[in-house]
Amino acid sequence: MGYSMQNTLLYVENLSVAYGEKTVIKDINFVEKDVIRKDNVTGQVVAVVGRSGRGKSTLFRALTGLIKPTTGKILIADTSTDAENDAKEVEEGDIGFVDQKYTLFRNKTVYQSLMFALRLKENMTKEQKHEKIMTYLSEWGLEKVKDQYPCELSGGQRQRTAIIEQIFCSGHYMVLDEPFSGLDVGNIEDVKNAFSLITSMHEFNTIIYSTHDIELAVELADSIYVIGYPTIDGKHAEYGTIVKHIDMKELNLAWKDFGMDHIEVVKQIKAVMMQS
Ligand SMILES: Nc1ncnc2c1ncn2[C@@H]1O[C@H](COP(=O)(O)OP(=O)(O)OP(=O)(O)O)[C@@H](O)[C@H]1O
Repeated sequence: MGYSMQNTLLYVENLSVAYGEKTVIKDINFVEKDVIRKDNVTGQVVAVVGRSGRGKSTLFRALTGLIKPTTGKILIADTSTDAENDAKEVEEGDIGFVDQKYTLFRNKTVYQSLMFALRLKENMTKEQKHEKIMTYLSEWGLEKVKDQYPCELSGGQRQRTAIIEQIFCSGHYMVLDEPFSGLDVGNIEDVKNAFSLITSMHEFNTIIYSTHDIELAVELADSIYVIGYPTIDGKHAEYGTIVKHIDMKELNLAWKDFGMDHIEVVKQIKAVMMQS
């Protein structure tokens, strides 16, 4: 394949997506590697920011295999084998996707939805599935609503159910489209806790999320991509691409409390966004 996947979790090359004649994103290239943090299990947290309509959701639909790219390829680590270099082209179902509406089955309770998400786990008994669901419900503060239907849940509860569902049915990767929008301060804390629960569970666990809250990108992510319209020959092109990448690990700002240096990065990102 011409690229060594060693320690690579996600490899995106020359990705473009068009709807009909209209190219929405183009020339998207990036690599996310597993960065080992001594004495810590550290999954990766990747934020995608950019002004409205620049193509964040479109990128996510391509990453999760929901739409077929016009050009390019997306590889993820093939964790079904032990070999370090194994990669596979992403297919629908490999990467969990929690969309902006946290879509759930209308006629299933929280418990029933989670049981359904585990339906293909043939190596688990019904009792083991029950145990697993009850553990998650307790860890994620959903025990009390376990027998309620989606219409009886708050936005935050619906979202957490959708996240657990995706953890149950996909592998190590999870894409979340604007997981913080429309949540109150308490629910925002819940999602932050959910992020740390996910990343502390497994070294390969990778969260990719979009947000319009740049502070929440800088606070939580260890890698940040800004999607915007590039300027070519002095003119704005009408497709989204990566206009800036900030590696918070390289800047020595990842996994640290939000401070003055983080505020500086927020300013930089906002300046880039204003121009793209
Ligand atoms: N199914 C579709 N068919 C045609 N055009 C689409 C489709 N989905 C999105 N678009 C267009 O693609 C562009 C990018 O949309 P996308 O939803 O990916 O942007 P975004 O960055 O996620 O925006 P926002 O921050 O507002 O959610 C927009 O111009 C949008 O109108």
